[in-house]
Amino acid sequence: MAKLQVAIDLLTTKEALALAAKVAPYVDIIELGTPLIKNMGSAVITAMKNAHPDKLVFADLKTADAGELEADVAFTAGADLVTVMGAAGDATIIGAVKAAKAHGKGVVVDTIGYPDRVRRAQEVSKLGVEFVELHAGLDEQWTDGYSIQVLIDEAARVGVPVSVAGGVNISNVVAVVEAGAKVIVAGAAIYGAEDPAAAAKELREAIDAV
Ligand SMILES: O=C([C@H](O)CO)[C@H](O)[C@H](O)COP(=O)(O)O
Repeated sequence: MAKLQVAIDLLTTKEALALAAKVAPYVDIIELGTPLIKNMGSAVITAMKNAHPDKLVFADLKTADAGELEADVAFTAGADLVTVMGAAGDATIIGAVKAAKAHGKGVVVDTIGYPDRVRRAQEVSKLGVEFVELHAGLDEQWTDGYSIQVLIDEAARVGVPVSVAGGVNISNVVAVVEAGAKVIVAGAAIYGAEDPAAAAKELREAIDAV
């Protein structure tokens, strides 16, 4: 069954903990967004893991260099999963995987901005990563003509374990699951909703019904 990951793109630990408390019953993975980690530092990772020891805490570091060092910082703080950029060199990904193995944790490669996400996903999946994120970031989503259909099509043909992130919501989540994504990432559809718990519950139920 596909997992649901809430992406928390809020800016303070207080807001992030408040949101996580509302949606935790419906999600498997709690993602601390890159802007949140940049604003609050690794302390937000520790605070979230302490509050939700039963959830996977995903630190969206988007590491581009010093893979082992950055991953080690996040794992030591309590992260279960960290991201490394697909655009980074293989050595950076391999370094992060080394840190993950030392901590018994995992690495996710984020393909944001990469011209051929499918090819890079297939390449890096041989490096010991947990899964690859087929990702259209917020800026790409706000570009004229963007459609999540491109990620859905990629997920259907990639042939390696992937998550999909880039505007997942209740109207497209079933298509994302049916395309074969193992992890469904939803940010604005949850934290931007009037009732985040209800939005997360609705996504969870839609995923489980596929
Ligand atoms: O990773 C993300 C982005 O780079 C900002 O940190 C988002 O969390 C990811 O795109 C999911 O968010 P939504 O697209 O709003 O669902």
